[in-house]
Amino acid sequence: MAPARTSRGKAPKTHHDSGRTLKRKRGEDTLSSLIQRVEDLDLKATVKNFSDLPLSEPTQKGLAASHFKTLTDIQQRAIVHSLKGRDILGAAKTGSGKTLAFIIPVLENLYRRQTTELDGLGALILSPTRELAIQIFEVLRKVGRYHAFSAGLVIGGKSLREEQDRLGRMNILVCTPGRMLQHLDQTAMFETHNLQMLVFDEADRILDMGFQKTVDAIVDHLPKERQTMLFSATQTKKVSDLARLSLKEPEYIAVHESAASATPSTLKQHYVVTPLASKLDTLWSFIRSNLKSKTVVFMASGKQVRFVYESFRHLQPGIPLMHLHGRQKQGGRLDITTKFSQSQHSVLFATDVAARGLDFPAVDWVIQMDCPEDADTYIHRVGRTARYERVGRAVLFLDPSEEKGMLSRLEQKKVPIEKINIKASKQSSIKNQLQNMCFKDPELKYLGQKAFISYVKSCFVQPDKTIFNIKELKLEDLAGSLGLPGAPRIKFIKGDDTKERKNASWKMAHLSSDEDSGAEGEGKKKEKKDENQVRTRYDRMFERRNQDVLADHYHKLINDDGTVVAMGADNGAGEDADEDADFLSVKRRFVAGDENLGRQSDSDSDESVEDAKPTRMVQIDGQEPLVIDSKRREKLLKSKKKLLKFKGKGTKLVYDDDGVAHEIYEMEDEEAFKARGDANTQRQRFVEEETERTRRADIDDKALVREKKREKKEKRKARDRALAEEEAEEESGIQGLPHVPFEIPGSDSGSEAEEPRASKKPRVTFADASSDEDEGKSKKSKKAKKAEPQIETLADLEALASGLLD
Ligand SMILES: Nc1ncnc2c1ncn2[C@@H]1O[C@H](COP(=O)(O)OP(=O)(O)OP(=O)(O)O)[C@@H](O)[C@H]1O
Repeated sequence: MAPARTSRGKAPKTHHDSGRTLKRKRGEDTLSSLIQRVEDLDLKATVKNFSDLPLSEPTQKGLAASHFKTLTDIQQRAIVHSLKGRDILGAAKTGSGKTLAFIIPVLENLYRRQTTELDGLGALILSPTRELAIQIFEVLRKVGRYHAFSAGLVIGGKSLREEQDRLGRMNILVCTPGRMLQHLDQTAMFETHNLQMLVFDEADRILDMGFQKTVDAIVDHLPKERQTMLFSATQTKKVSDLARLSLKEPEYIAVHESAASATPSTLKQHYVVTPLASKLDTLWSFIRSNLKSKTVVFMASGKQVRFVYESFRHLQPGIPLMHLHGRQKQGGRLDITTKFSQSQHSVLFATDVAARGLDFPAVDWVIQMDCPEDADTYIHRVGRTARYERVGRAVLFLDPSEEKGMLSRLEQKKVPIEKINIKASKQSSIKNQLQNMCFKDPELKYLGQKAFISYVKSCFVQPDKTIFNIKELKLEDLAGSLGLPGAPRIKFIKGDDTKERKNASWKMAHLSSDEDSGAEGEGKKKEKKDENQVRTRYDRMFERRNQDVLADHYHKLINDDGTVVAMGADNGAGEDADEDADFLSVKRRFVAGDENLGRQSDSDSDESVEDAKPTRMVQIDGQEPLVIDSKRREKLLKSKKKLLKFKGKGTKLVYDDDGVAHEIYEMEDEEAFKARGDANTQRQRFVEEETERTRRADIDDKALVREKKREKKEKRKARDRALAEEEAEEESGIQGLPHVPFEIPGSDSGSEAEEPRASKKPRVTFADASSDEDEGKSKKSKKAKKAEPQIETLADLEALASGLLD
């Protein structure tokens, strides 16, 4: 029954209402005491348990429900500073709990500022890879499940529009830099003026060359007054980097700087010297003798990952194989990371997309089949094992030419590594099997060629030439070990023999006209020089350049990464195109009345004159005459729709004040044009002026939209405040009680939490369906739990991210 109205038209105070006021008052007291406790926090204090930190109740509950009790070293050192709002540069070994070291302060600082959905973005967490962003988001969901913030994951892979609609109402975003910048540039409703915290996970990677421009542009969009935190296992200290981010007197927390090693003490690290040509054999032998392990194998490129995965799958080692690289679709990548995380015994072949931050549980071995580009990458790769006090082992494969350079780099970075040898009895060769497979399966051979090229390319572009010396690598042997009949030719390797090689193909063409021109690089040349060598039909097959069956795959590979890689077979593709040109001979049309053409046809080929059918021409609206020389063209005349194609487009005219029609662009007087200066300068000036005009218009548009949005928000807030004040006035006669814009979960007194938010939509918190600890505590949380979907795929996760608001 609705309560009766008082003479002032307001509902009388009920017992229930005063309960709510009391609850709100308690909430305020708790908040101010929390703020006070943070202020009083001693920066030098060593806090052991989370329960001893001045953290809000929702965070404490989230931590307890996720079974986090004691702080790790980096958490002890970083959290106290960051709670007090200081900028942080945090470096700690892999697997030492850096994620929580920034997630807790993010939640707490927004909580103490009473951030609500209406405040928009409060914290931005940047991650270099999508996988890592997803993982961070998962931790945020787990620990923040009792908070009332809205949080989202922005990593691309779905339509910008869909994301745009929800972005404006997110308090915390976990994102990859590229996608974030796209939104900052293009989403007018997305405001950042309230941003309080900016976090970089794997900071050194985000700040390096690859992301530099994107990060600078993102930072330009953000308010200067904010808290910035950088975390990584290998941290940048470059003053220039810190200046770019406008860090203010950051607290540098390097947990492992004083330690004897930069890697976890529970990690055993070894290296084996194995020539390039034996790497695959060594890897195969390793996998065969560790069937009851969980292993990550790092390679230099996605193409190698694909080749090794496909070929090893054919060979059936007796353990599940998976592969992960940047070219896979987002959904597929997430499936693989989930599958690998859940598996007990398996091997994951991966590129460096998996090197940083990923927290796969219980990995026994990390194998680096290809030498990492530097010691930092080495540290991140091996960090996928021996995480959070667990043991783990790592093996690095080095070519003899890489040994000296790499070992000295590792020593400089305090990485303890020991040499081991492979037992001869355990080593087996798969070279013949690979050769057979490549022979039978041209697609695999093609993948092998691509893998070869991408590997050599990756060595070629490495800046550290003390480790990567391409001239020292035995490329012919490497090709053989992949099952290839010869080393694909790589144009970018410019050596002394470039001229010779160029001439060689010419010479060969003159020497042997019977052979096809499918020599696959050096290997072929050698063979051809050796006239006496017996050559089998297989040899010939491998030498053939134009294997049709490859064409399909070739196109897939080209589309796959958008680049055409120089190699023998590529030349073949080029030749295919030429051959195609012969197939597609153009039938010349003999048009009645076109004497020139007729004469030409006469002289060129008699056949074409004989073959010519009677033709006629149709003129359509001043267009080129349409030649009707076949039944199909005859038919075309009957279809107005089809004829439209030949009609051309209409011309737009503008009328001046005197009613005279003009074309939109009319040629001006040449003299006047010249008088204004050089054409190039004029063009440049025009482009600059237009760019500037568009830029200004864009800024104005965005500012206008933002202003409108802000006004709307302010109105909503004011309405809210008035409502709260009215309520308070009714209840206690005290005017102007401060509005508490968030739920304080766990504040006792009764089952019904206050609903202070302006939004009509119910706020869904981070509540986690998997948590059963609090079952039965409150009806509300039960409802939230019921509504929560099962998280299995990225789509589920993203649906949930949007669900936080809907
Ligand atoms: N206080 C803690 N108590 C127990 N486990 C923890 C604690 N903090 C973190 N962990 C666990 O330790 C593991 C590693 O944590 P996290 O992924 O944050 O490491 P990291 O330092 O970020 O590693 P990387 O440098 O590889 O990114 C995770 O499984 C996490 O759940």
